[in-house]
Amino acid sequence: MAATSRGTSPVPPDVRPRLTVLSGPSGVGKSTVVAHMRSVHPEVWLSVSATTRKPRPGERNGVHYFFVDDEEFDKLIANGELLEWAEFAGNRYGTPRRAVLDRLEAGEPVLLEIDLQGARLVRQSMDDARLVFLAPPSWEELVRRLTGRGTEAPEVIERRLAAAKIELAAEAEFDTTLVNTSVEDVARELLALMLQA
Ligand SMILES: Nc1ncnc2c1ncn2[C@@H]1O[C@H](COP(=O)(O)OP(=O)(O)OP(=O)(O)O)[C@@H](O)[C@H]1O
Ligand SMILES: Nc1nc2c(ncn2[C@@H]2O[C@H](COP(=O)(O)O)[C@@H](O)[C@H]2O)c(=O)[nH]1
Repeated sequence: MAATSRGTSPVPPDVRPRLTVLSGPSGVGKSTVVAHMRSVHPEVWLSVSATTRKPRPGERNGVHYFFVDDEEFDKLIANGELLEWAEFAGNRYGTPRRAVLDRLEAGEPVLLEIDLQGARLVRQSMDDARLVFLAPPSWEELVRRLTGRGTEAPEVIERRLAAAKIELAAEAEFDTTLVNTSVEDVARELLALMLQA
């Protein structure tokens, strides 16, 4: 699998970069926050996941996800190529292992944007990972964002909202919570967390 962009590291010389996991309910704004952070700091490396989900309009293979079919996903699992994987709302998603380990070995901070199940698996296998929970300002606002995005059918929105209830109940498992009221503020706070020792 191809790597994504690299550039000048934002990491001060005395900081040991580590893995940061960003999780939170579907529609809370994880991708929006990360996209904003990377528009200001394009050098921040984000893992590109593999998924069996079909691309949404505008999503590009190798950029937003590696879009694979069930058979290819099975092979990634069987070959041990995934650091973690999970089934979420009817599709499978997984983090390619090699690219993440290469970046960490190179001393670069690494960001994963994954669901609760994946965050738990990362916690088990990488005990110095920092787990960040992105929370909505309210349940009503979460529903508004997920529905307003207009990318999912009503029954898929229902599945994602059911998962959201479970994810919100797990907030205490995370090291830090950021409330996504302002994309700019949260992106700044997330970058600061990524660069903390
Ligand atoms: N702070 C915010 N204020 C208002 N709207 C927001 C904010 N952050 C994100 N949004 C909007 O909420 C919607 C969902 O955002 P986004 O797709 O980034 O969520 P996500 O957490 O990545 O979802 P998923 O887990 O389903 O991929 C988008 O339409 C986005 O523009
Ligand atoms: N466990 C994993 N979860 C992942 C991964 N990549 C994305 N995700 C999460 O899946 C849901 C749905 O994403 P969507 O793009 O279909 O809206 C969301 O919570 C993502 O964070 C992964 O590699 N592993």
